Amino acid sequence: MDRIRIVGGNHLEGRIPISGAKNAALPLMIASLLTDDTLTLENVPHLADVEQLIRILGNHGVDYSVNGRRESQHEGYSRTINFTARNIVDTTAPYELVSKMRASFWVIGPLLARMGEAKVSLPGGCAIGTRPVDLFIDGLQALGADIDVDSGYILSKAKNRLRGNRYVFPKVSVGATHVLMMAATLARGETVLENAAREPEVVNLAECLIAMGAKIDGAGTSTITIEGVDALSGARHRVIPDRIETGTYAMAVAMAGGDVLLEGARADLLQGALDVLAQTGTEIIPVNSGIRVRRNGSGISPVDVTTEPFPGFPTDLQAQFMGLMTMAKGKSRITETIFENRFMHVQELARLGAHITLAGQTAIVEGVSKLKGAPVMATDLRASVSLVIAGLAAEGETVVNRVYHLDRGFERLEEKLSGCGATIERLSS
Ligand SMILES: CC(=O)N[C@H]1[C@@H](OP(=O)(O)OP(=O)(O)OC[C@H]2O[C@@H](n3ccc(=O)[nH]c3=O)[C@H](O)[C@@H]2O)O[C@H](CO)[C@@H](O)[C@@H]1O
Ligand SMILES: C=C(OP(=O)(O)O)C(=O)O
Repeated sequence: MDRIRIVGGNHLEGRIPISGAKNAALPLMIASLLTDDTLTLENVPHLADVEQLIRILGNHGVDYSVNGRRESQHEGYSRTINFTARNIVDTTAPYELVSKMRASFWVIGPLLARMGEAKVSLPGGCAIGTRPVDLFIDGLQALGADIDVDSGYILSKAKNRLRGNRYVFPKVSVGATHVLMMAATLARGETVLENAAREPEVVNLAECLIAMGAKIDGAGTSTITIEGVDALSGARHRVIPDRIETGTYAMAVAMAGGDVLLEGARADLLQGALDVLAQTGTEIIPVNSGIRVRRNGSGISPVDVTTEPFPGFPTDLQAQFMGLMTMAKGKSRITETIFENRFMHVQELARLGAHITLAGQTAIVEGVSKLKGAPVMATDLRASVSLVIAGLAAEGETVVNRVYHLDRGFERLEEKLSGCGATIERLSS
């Protein structure tokens, strides 16, 4: 299994190109199931999760070609991919495929809306909490679906097409908002989703669906209105830059020190997190080509954060921010409100010399003046990258095991960081 070896202590100087967002690309790819025309997506990142979803969509009969050619091992930065679901050959998404990632469960919405049935295994994804699917079931039932749960599968049927309805999410859910919005585009009549997720990835999906002929208002606010149509067509649409990758590299610069241009990054996608970073003493300078991040000399000020749905501080940056706070000049409190088990990085950061105590859903971080490299291992994607960031600032060698987590969500991580002066390499074994 591959590992990442880092020798810490170098400042980061240069440019890092920001890739297309994993969490936007995945629902956009799934939207291709809603039409028999071709959906062309630009700026799709080359990631393990994208490759896995290509396999899942292929099982339903979706054909794809990369930049005009059909190939699965294209070694490039973010790509343009055509997806064509001319014939849906199978409405079952099996356990072997769906158990590997959360987003694959979302095929349930388009399959049910277009084919009137779907049998989808309960999903997998990062082990950061129980991650139930009750909101998907409630919401699809509100649109008239019959749903049974049997042997680990959700069996759903909509005999005479889904029917528009009002649905109030009891809790904000990104995935359930994606699914109900996609399903409602082909339902009969109007659907109103209240307390919907406002994340930029929801807006990116809505814009794509609108380009495909859907009638959607209000995406990006907590009330989304969808007027169902009889059919959707193909479209060409661009995946937004990855705000979590942007925030991660910004925190790496804040921690290691230096001056880096995050090329293609959009500050409006993560203003809450950038404001917090500025409070730590990091300079954040939006420029035409992206965001410049700089920290020279001055120490890191401690800042308390609480994770929240957008536009609050994202849970997907919590682990990285904790990494940064381990070297702050003083004490900070980091409270996780989205997932009940998203502190798996705490014990690994401790191996590098961090002082962190847990009190329920809050981590109290006592900053130390230096970290020391060590072998570490994480059990999820963002936790893994928090260890990479900490390793860049630590003295000596850090080896991060279980790199497959990083490959799910960070395109060419080692290349991007070594291009800015970091000593980082992949060890294949
Ligand atoms: C592929 C993708 O885009 N993943 C992101 C997505 O995950 P995902 O869409 O899975 O996260 P949700 O927004 O649905 O989860 C938010 C909270 O709602 C709960 N919940 C969700 C659905 C449900 O039916 N019942 C229920 O209780 C979850 O357990 C969690 O506590 O949004 C999360 C929150 O920003 C991010 O951390 C993930 O990176
Ligand atoms: C939690 C994440 O992914 P997933 O929802 O696919 O597990 C993530 O992207 O940080």
